[in-house]
Amino acid sequence: MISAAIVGGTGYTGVELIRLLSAHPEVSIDLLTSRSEAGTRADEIFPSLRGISDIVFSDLGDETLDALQKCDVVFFATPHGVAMKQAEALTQAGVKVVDLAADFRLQSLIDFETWYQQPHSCPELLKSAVYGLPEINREKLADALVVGNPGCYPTTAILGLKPIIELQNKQDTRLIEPRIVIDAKSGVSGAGRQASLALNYAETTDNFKAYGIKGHRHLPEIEQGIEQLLSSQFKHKIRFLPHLVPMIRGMFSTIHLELTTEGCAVDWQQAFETSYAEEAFIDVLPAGVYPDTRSVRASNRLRIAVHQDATRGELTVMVVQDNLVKGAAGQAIQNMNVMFGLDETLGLNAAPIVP
Ligand SMILES: NC(=O)C1=CN([C@@H]2O[C@H](COP(=O)(O)OP(=O)(O)OC[C@H]3O[C@@H](n4cnc5c(N)ncnc54)[C@H](OP(=O)(O)O)[C@@H]3O)[C@@H](O)[C@H]2O)C=CC1
Ligand SMILES: CC(=O)N[C@@H](CCC(=O)OP(=O)(O)O)C(=O)O
Repeated sequence: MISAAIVGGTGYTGVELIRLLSAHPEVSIDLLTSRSEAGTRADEIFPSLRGISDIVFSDLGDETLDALQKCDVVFFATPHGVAMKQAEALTQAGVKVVDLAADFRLQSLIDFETWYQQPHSCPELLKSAVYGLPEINREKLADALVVGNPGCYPTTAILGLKPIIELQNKQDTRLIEPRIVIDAKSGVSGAGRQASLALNYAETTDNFKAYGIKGHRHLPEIEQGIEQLLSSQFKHKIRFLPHLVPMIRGMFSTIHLELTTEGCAVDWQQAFETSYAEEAFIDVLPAGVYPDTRSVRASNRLRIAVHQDATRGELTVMVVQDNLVKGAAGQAIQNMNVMFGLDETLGLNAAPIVP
């Protein structure tokens, strides 16, 4: 069995990790940390775990690191800036690290320090960290010691654009005009479990708003995904605009693209189906079928629809995922499966929940 620890088990991605890892046949959760709930059983805070897990939250203070070093893998389900303080000592002890926050996502230190407003405490380790998107980085993940699990919006944006950027590279021709508009919507759980005025019930229910209008920290991550991860030969100008919608889980990203003359000649439905034919978690919907967030709720699946209007030269890509699963905890486990040479789908095969 793989011995796993979760740092930050009282948050939404933390409890999602407990739920999913408890059903994983090759993993035992041996350590679960929380500073605020140390000594409490997890199923007292989350009755959903009754009969599933009897683990107790620990805050071992100065001894936490020693305890984490005894595990095979540590998941950090904590705010940005926590994992990077312990990752070096963990990897030196041979422990693998999957950070659900952004400490190991951006390769550019300037981008990290600008968008996350803190210095990076282990820039050397950052250089060897792998961006945790298995559908693109599977080979590198197999040898990774530290994985930066992607942000939820970038997962939808990068996977929604992958077939286009790859085909463009292959044909060595611009198939889309440089401007890409990503209009994305997230459920409120995307903002975490911490109480705040902006996230209280009366503010978020029966309401719908844009935010991050002047710039959001996921923009450089999406740009990095297109330029470095997908090695785009062509430059693009990305406009990314997130919205908060009155639902708990779920994310819907609509990507608006303008096709060049060469791009109009491509059968994009076919191109997407071919690109993702072998991917267990990516479902390209049949032509004329459009996704909804309910179709992926509580599952690690990401569903994509493609709408091509040759007369207008438009291509619209619609991507849905559960922000807490494929957008966070599920993807983290998918990464762990690859890092440990397991079947990538292990523990992640549950069907979505309807309604
Ligand atoms: N929610 C989502 O959809 C997604 C979230 N993420 C990222 O995953 C990470 C976790 O998110 P989420 O679960 O929503 O966050 P929450 O705010 O819900 O939970 C944060 C957790 O971290 C712990 N924590 C807070 N500060 C520290 C600290 N300084 N040291 C150790 N533990 C700490 C908290 O527990 P305690 O205070 O008890 O110690 C809590 O368990 C974040 O970085 C987030 O950006 C990524 C993708 C999607
Ligand atoms: C609805 C909502 O507030 N969402 C979060 C994104 C959550 C996430 O994936 O991002 P990080 O891990 O980069 O924080 C936000 O926009 O800040």
